[in-house]
Amino acid sequence: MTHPLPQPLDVVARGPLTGSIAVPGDKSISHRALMFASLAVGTSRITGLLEGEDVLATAAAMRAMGATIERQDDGIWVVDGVGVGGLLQPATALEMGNSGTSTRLLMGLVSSHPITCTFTGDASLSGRPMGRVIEPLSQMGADIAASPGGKLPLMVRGICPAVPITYTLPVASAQVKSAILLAGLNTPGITTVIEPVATRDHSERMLTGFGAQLTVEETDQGRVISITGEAELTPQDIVVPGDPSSSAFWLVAASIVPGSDIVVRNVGLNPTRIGIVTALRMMGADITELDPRTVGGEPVADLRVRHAALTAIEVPADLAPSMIDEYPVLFVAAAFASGTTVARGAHELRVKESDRITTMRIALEACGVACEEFEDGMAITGSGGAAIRGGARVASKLDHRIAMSMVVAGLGSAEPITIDDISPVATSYPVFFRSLDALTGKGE
Ligand SMILES: O=C(O)C1=C[C@@H](OP(=O)(O)O)[C@@H](O)[C@H](O)C1
Ligand SMILES: C=C(OP(=O)(O)O)C(=O)O
Repeated sequence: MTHPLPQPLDVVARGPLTGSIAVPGDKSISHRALMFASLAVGTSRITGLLEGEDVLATAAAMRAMGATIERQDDGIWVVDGVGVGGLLQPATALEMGNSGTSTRLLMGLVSSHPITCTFTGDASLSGRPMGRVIEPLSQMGADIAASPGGKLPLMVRGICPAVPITYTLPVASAQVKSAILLAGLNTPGITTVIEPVATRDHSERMLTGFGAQLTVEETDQGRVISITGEAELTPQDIVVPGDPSSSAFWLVAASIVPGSDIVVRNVGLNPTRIGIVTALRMMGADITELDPRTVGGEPVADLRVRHAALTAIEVPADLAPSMIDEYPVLFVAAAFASGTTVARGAHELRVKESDRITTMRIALEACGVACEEFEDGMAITGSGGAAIRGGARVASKLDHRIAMSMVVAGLGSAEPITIDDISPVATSYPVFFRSLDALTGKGE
């Protein structure tokens, strides 16, 4: 999971994207499937699990805390859980790699168990704020010793019984919401999270599927989510739908490269995740949904995407929570649109795997795209559909979404773009380059 040497890559235009690929399992759902199955009593089976490094970090941590997790030859993951309250003291530190979701959700889980865990991560993760989960979990009684600034490495000393709380989220974050709900699983009484702005709801959907007593109420204050503690989870057979965040790279690539016409199969279309489809359609993207269906309790469809002339928009700030990981690739779409796209209200981008506003501004400017950085977003003046200049070396900053977004930019550049390190792509999309080859006629 550590990458001793950076892997640079030169990306050149490859012509139109054609054909069809299936997008791999959703990262958010994959993390949760492993965690909840590890807390059920009995055997769960997970089909379509994302086998990216972030999810494998979750699997390793759940094993270290007592769950039995195995991958069968047919690709199905089989999990024997320890039961809520049954997590064991791990023998060594939990190595979280690059994964914020693993770290924050597991900090929640550990907080209400009588165990002590040390969390470590790579240079990117060690720079990300954990105060947002330390605050509520400390209110529940966990004793958390963090590095300066509320960062990793940190140690969580859980408490049993923990104290149920009612907590209003100060930032729109599904990770903070989920950390509190997971702590609430083994806490007597009712733990309540109020989210003024709705964020991805996979925890709520899946905990309910595993048999937890969870209620969601829409109120004037926002969504009020309550979980009854000392829960018993029942093992499940889970099918993980494809990741809309991974599909976004193809939606943009096919939209900007003339002559493209592709089908991206198996795209999860949970309403809390599809801001990018809405934003691209506002820009004039040609995206049609084929064969809408339900997979694992989530709406799924295949998406046909054809090249289209994109027009700049003001990205509605209220789309931010439903497309928070897609801004880097949206900035690339904007670089090919006619006019100046303005995105604001996305301050959270500054605390992801990299500062995604500054990193993308520097990368796009190096490729000849005019950008203006704001505290909470960016303005990008596009090429009006023509190739951008490219011809630059850009830094991915240990950030998979930056690396993949700049690959997409390279597909529409006049001169090659060199990405200094594409190894982070393996955290969320290990078969990304295979799919790129398939869509550009190089065979899968
Ligand atoms: O709950 C999750 O699975 C995630 C929530 C989001 O983070 P925040 O909760 O920090 O917004 C998102 O950026 C991340 O990729 C996955
Ligand atoms: C922000 C992301 O993930 P995480 O917070 O889990 O590192 C992401 O995948 O874009």
